[in-house]
Amino acid sequence: MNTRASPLLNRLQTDFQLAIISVFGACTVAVISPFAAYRFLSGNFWVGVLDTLLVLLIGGVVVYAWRSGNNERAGRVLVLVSSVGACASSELLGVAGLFWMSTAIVTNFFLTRHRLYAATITLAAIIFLVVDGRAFSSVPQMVSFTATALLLGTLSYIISFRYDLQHRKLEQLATRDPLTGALNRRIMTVELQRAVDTFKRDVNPVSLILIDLDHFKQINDRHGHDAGDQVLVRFAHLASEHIRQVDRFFRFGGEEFLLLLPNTDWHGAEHFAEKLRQQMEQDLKSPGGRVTISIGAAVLKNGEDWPCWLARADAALYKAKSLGRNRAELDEHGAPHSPEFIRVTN
Ligand SMILES: Nc1nc2c(ncn2[C@@H]2O[C@H](COP(=O)(O)OP(=O)(O)OP(=O)(O)O)[C@@H](O)[C@H]2O)c(=O)[nH]1
Repeated sequence: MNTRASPLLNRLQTDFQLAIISVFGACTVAVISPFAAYRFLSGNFWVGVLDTLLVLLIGGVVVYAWRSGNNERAGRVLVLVSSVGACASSELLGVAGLFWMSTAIVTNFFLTRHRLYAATITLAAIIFLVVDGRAFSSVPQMVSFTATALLLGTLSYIISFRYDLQHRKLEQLATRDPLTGALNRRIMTVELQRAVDTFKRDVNPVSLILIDLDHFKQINDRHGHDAGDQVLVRFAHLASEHIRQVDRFFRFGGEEFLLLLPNTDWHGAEHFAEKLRQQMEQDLKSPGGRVTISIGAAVLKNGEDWPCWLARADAALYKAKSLGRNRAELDEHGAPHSPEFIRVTN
């Protein structure tokens, strides 16, 4: 297996917007580049310059999306670039340039999730061409263009809206645990890998918190499986209320859950784990009384892969269980007395 290619393919398969941006970039660069060469060779200097600029800009934005992960910003810039590019080529080439506008109208609604933004830019481009009028050789031609462009824009809007709706539903089904609504284990492995990759780039601390409900089997045995399910649902609800928007909450399996906390160091993880433990002790109940949780936490180390990171959180959880449950244990790495911490603070 090609180990260098698989992370790229993995990202393309799991990141829908990045895939659209990449396909758009690859296709437009492949199609416009020969045109740029042809324009220069046939003496059409300014159109050649415009095509070259478009190729460079589109290529640059695709690279930016891959490097930064900010697909939405990249998508919006591409909407702007392709709309302005289509207007400019219509001005320079007349009717022949107008054909590029159709491509821009359709792709605008798929490159960004903000359909209102796409609609505004598209409409502004159409209005500009009509008011300016230089691209058209007759009034009937201008009227036909306006009608077909508005029709194409409206249809693209509706199709992208329906597509987005279906995509969200499928994403929900594929990534969520149906009982608790927490993210499932399949997406967990993808996000842990992504967290490790991000850490290699920006080195902001990132923590894992592994949570296990104590004596959960007894709840099932004494009060039935449905009562056990209700406790899991309540736990997930309480935990979700206490996490930040950037945190990710997964059902690891059975009565075990995992929290991925970006920008969280050892102190942050310790504080959060203890707060969560206390809150569950106070608010989580089964028909038989209070339900407590045990927690194991670990901060990601330099050069570590996610299975090792998870194994350290698991070992800390095991320690919390063996020390009597209803407690939070943190792995040593990043702790105030650990060698790394002393090195950083000295
Ligand atoms: N109701 C319900 N029970 C589940 C679900 N998934 C796993 N379980 C049960 O969770 C129980 C887990 O039991 P154990 O692994 O022995 O753990 P425990 O009783 O919590 O004991 P400690 O973890 O050592 O405190 C098992 O009885 C599983 O059948 C679920 O979705 N719903």
